[in-house]
Amino acid sequence: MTSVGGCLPGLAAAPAHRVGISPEEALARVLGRIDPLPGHDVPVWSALDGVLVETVRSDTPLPVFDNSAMDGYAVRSVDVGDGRRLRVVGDVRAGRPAVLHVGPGEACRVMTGAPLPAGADTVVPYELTKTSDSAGERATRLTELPPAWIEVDEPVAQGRHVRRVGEDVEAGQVLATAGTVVGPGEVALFSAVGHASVRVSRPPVVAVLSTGDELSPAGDPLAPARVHDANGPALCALVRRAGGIPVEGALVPDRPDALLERLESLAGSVDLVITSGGASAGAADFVARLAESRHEVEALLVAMKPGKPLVVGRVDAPEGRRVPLIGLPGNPVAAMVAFEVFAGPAIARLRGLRHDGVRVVEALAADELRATPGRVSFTRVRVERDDDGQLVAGATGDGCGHGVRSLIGANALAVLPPEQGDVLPGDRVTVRLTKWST
Ligand SMILES: Nc1nc2c(c(=O)[nH]1)N[C@H]1C(S)=C(S)[C@@H](COP(=O)(O)OP(=O)(O)OC[C@H]3O[C@@H](n4cnc5c(N)ncnc54)[C@H](O)[C@@H]3O)O[C@H]1N2
Ligand code: MOO
Repeated sequence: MTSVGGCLPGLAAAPAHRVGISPEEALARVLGRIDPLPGHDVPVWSALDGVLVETVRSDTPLPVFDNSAMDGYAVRSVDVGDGRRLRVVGDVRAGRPAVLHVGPGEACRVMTGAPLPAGADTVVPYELTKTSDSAGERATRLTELPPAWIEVDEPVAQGRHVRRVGEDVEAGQVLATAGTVVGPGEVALFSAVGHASVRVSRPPVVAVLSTGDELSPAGDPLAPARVHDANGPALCALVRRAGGIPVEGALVPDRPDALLERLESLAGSVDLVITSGGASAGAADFVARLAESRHEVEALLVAMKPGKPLVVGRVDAPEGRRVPLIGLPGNPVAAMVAFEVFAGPAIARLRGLRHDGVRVVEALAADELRATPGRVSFTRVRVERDDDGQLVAGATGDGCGHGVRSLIGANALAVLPPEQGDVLPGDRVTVRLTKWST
C-alpha cells in the first residue's frame, strides 16, 4: 500500500459504502447499468458461440422437394407386396431433376436424396427387391445400370422412405429466437435452409485491471512484501469462458490519478471494465473511492461471503461514451466468486443472452460446509455423481476461506442462504455450477 497524503480533485478521502445489500439487489444494480451490444452479420459458421440478436426464420421448406430416403425404387405402393414384376423405367440420382413418370406396373430406380418421380408415392429399398440382375435372390447391391425389372414380395406402406416437402421445416417457420447461442446444430440448420449469414451480437471486449501497489506480474521476481498478480490472468480466463474478449490491462498502482487515467482511457475502447482490489475501505482502496468522483459509481458491501466489497458504476470516456464498471474485491477467491455472481451475468447481458447461464442443482454434501450468519455463503465444491448416480458436493482445498488452492478441482459453488446454519455431511445443499474446472 502506498500512503497518499491527499486526494486528487474528484476523489474523496474515504469511500462511503452502501451496506447490507443482498446479492440479488447488487446484481440488479450491476445489470441496470448494462445494455446489450448491437448485432452484426457474420458468416454462419463464424457465428458459433455468438448470440442471435434477431429471430431466424426459414424462407424455404425442408426438404425443399419430395425425395427418397433410401437407395432403391420409387413405386406406387399399390403395385408392391405380391411379387408382381415391375418394369424399371429409369434411374434418378441426387442432384438430377426427376423428369420421369411412374405409371401402374412401373418402378424408377432412385438414389438417396433424389427427387421422387411423379406418379410414385413410396420407395422400396433395394434390399427388399429381386431384380433382373440378382438371379432370383434378393439384391445385395446396386448395379451400375438399373435392372430391367424388379419384384417386391412384401408390402411397403404408402409413403414409406419418402421425405415429404416441408416435413422437417415449414416455410416461414421460426428456427431460433433472439438470445439463442449459436451451436453447431444451429449452424447446420441455418445452412440447410440457405442462410449464408446471421446477425449475432459482437463479443464484448472486457478490460481487466488489477489494482494494488503490492502486485508484480507472474514471472517477475518478487520484491519484499509483493505478491504475484493472480486476479488479472484468472479474470481474463473467466471473461473468455463467459464469451467475452479479455483485454489484460497493466497493473494499476494505488494512486487515484493512475486509476482514473487508466479507466478513462480504456473506457473509450472497451464494453466493460472489471477491476480487482481496492474495493473496500482501506486507506488505499481507490476503486471504492470512485464513488466520490465525477463518475457515476457506487461502493457496496454485499451480504455474501466471500465477495463483500463491490463497486458498481459507469465511467465516462472523454468522447462521451459511458462504460460499465464492476470493481471486484482483491482476495483472489473473492474476486472469482464475485465474478461468477456479478460479472458473468453482466457479460451475458452485454451479449444479449436469453438466459443468464446460471445453472443450479441439488446435491448431497460430502463434507461439512460452514455458513456465515446474515450473509450468503458461496463455498467452492466439486460436484460429481457417485456410484448410485447421486450428485455429491465435496469441499475443495482445506476449507480455508481465501486459499487459492481450493480453486483446483472446484466446479461449483455451494450456496448457503443467510439464515442457514452449517451444512453437515449428508445434508442436501444447493450448488451453482461454474465453468472453473472440468
Ligand atoms: N477492516 C476491514 N478490512 C477488510 C474488510 C472489512 O470488511 N473490514 N473486508 C475484507 C474483505 S471481505 C476483502 S475481500 C478484502 C477486499 O478488499 P479490497 O477489494 O480492497 O482488496 P485489497 O485490499 O486490494 O486486497 C485484498 C487482498 O487481496 C490481494 N490481492 C489484491 N489483488 C490481487 C491480485 N491481483 N492478485 C493476487 N492477490 C491480490 C491483496 O494483496 C490483499 O491481500 O478486504 C478485507 N479487509
Ligand atoms: O468477503 Mo471477502 O470478499 O471475504 O473475501
